[in-house]
Amino acid sequence: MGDKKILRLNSSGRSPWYHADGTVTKSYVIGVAGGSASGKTSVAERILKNLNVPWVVIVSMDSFYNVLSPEQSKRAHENNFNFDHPTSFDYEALYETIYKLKHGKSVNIPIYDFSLHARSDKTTTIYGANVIIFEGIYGLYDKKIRDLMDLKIFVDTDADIRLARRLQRDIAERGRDLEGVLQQYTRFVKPAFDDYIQPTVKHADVIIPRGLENVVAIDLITKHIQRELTERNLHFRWDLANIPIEDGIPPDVLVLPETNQIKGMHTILRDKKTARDEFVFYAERLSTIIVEAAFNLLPFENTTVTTPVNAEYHGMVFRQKLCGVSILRAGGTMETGLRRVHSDAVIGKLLIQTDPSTGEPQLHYCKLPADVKDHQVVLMDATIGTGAAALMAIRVLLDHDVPEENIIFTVYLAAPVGLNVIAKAFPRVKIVTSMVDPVLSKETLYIEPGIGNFGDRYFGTEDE
Ligand SMILES: Nc1ncnc2c1ncn2[C@@H]1O[C@H](COP(=O)(O)OP(=O)(O)O)[C@@H](O)[C@H]1O
Ligand SMILES: O=c1ccn([C@@H]2O[C@H](COP(=O)(O)O)[C@@H](O)[C@H]2O)c(=O)[nH]1
Repeated sequence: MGDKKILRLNSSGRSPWYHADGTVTKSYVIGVAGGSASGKTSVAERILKNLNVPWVVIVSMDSFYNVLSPEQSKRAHENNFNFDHPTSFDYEALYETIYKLKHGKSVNIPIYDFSLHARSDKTTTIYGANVIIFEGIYGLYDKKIRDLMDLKIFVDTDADIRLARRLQRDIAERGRDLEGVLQQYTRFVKPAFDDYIQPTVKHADVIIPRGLENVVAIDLITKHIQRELTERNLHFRWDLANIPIEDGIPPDVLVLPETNQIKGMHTILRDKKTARDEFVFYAERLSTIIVEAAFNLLPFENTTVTTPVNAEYHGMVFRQKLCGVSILRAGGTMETGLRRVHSDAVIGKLLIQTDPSTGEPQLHYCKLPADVKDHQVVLMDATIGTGAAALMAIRVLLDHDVPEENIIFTVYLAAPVGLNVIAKAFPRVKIVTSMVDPVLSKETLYIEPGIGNFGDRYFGTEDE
């Protein structure tokens, strides 16, 4: 009870938030400050609703209250602890969180429970916000945090209205009684507002008198943000044709030797007459070989074991954590191969689809293990054509702090253009493919001679 929910809107896919060279576009950060119950959260929610863009988030400063000692906690339950003094917050943690979010990183945010005066043991993970609204009574207090903001707002609501709303809210939602709220208000809330919070108004770019009721101010702010977002080109249009790239295969790409076996499997997989069960069998056989080759690039350690005849054998062992990440759907076809090679790999998923109206890849879903950064990652897809989906998938892993050199990208088939796009943006990512086809059609963006829609052929969802 009494915890503020972190609002996220991810209603549609996320367009690229990075440039073709792999570097990220910084998110737009809005700070909203004002007295308690002035309407900060309500204004923030309304701005996001009016903006109507996906992948936005509201982060509340409440999540960053300092952790209380047992003695402080006892006082808090007696309404005798000063939560309104500027020293009540952990500004370092706050700065780090907003900084990481602004730079596209994934963060874990504590959830605060006002009825317990403590962080709950749950956190919420936020990843991928194009617009971040950060709200709190001291939202504009800390200079380092202010410097991360693109727009600073102060919500200025009369003291009597704030008190009336606070009474109603704290009794209804935060487990308080009338006497307690009034005691806390006169002892701490009002003096802190007058002494510390009100003076931060001088840092605001915009002051909103009356909060949510001020439709005109909210409308002007929304339009300003929309203009800024357009200028920053957040709706990044994918245009690989403009990137100068070489035709050859980058030196660090591992292409499997063209043995009769590999060629034979490709012959079956590329033949449009191949039936589905045969397609699945050979896809899984080939994926096993590709993942085996990828495994050769992983860091193994020396080890010694004793054989059944009590002799020593000096061998090698892979001791690190391994995570397979499949780019859905087609990347899922490699999971069987991965499990055959390393049965206890954890599996993450990314759903990346092409927006038919813009031709851009869009991120729709991302599920990775919380500690993915500690894993060697085998990123799996069926093909690399333009490299657009691959670039997005690698960017997602880097945003989750996976080191670039710990990523191996595995595919059945690639076109030189895509290989070069990836190598240029992320030169330390290793790529393993079983074959390279020379042509990527400029009209259809299909690889030629190609292999068709691998996902549809594998999962049996081809059109008649
Ligand atoms: N313009 C308004 N009219 C009526 N109630 C409002 C208005 N703005 C906010 N409230 C209510 O007042 C309370 C405090 O608002 P909130 O936005 O949570 O303030 P803050 O985030 O500044 O503490 C909430 O219960 C909210 O629903
Ligand atoms: O444990 C707590 C923590 C904070 N408070 C009060 O909350 C407000 C800040 O939240 P708003 O949503 O901005 O009103 C602050 O004035 C503290 O007094 C609390 O009572 N208990």
